Amino acid sequence: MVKAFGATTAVDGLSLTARRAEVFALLGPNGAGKTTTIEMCEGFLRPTSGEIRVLGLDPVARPDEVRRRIGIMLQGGGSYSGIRVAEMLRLAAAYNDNPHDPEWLIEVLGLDGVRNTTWRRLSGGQQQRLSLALAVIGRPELIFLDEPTAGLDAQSRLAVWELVDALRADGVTVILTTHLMDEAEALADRIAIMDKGRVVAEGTPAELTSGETGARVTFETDTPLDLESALGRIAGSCPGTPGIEAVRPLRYCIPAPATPALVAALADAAADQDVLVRRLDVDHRNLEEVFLDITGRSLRS
Ligand SMILES: Nc1ncnc2c1ncn2[C@@H]1O[C@H](COP(=O)(O)OP(=O)(O)OP(=O)(O)O)[C@@H](O)[C@H]1O
Repeated sequence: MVKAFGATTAVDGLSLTARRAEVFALLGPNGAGKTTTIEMCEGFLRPTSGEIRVLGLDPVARPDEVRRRIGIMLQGGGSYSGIRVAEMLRLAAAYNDNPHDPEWLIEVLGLDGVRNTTWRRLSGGQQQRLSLALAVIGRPELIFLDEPTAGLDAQSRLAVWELVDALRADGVTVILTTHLMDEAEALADRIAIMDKGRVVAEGTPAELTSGETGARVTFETDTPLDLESALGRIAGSCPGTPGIEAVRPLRYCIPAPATPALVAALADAAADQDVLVRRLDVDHRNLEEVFLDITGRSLRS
């Protein structure tokens, strides 16, 4: 599908399929076209060209039928301003034939302390969690979450992750957008990495991060490593080690297959310099590196 706003092409020939009962993440930097994509799927925006089917239905032609079966998390909305949290959830439950228990959602989303607080007095993060609860309460078959954890503190973020896991276990299809690669990696069964309105890579987290660029050892240290002397030390016990690359400050990569001897030599070389190896990954790129490899730019920019 394509979506143009005047001279800006927000979505530029995107093609995606999310399967039933999977958590599908659209990952991309700001302006990649994630929100526009989701809003077209929800029937709020009409594609300039292309075709969308949600649960087999065209969301622009049949918005009411589609919206009855999906959950939408409205940014900063979805509630009445004077109503209390528990009341709002009970009200929303009453509109549905087979709702989730409001008390369960209050508990998983950490809203117990504000159950009697009105919407307008909630913090931004609490409003966001209530919006999520409202999106979920009617047991939709499919739920769209646009940046569900943006602006949340670490604890609330974990609560949202747990809820997404519970939905998946329940057989709900979840489509979420994020620009947080750890979120996509932790939550998603499949990820589409978007840039400039297109999908630049798609697959399971394992497929995307194992990559075809071959074996490598990536590690992080607490202080900078002197690469030349470290390589000399490592090559002493592992001849043929091709080199050590600085990926970014305090993060390095040896583009060679991991062996027990290489890992031991690396730890020794760091210890010689009184440098602590904080993290070490074998044959595993994170999604940031995948994005950087494909686009030459950082996901965070
Ligand atoms: N209504 C609009 N009118 C004009 N341009 C728009 C409109 N909505 C989005 N755009 C543009 O389309 C592009 C994609 O925006 P979109 O919000 O879909 O990206 P995103 O990936 O969701 O980004 P973010 O992570 O910042 O939310 C951006 O360049 C944006 O400025």
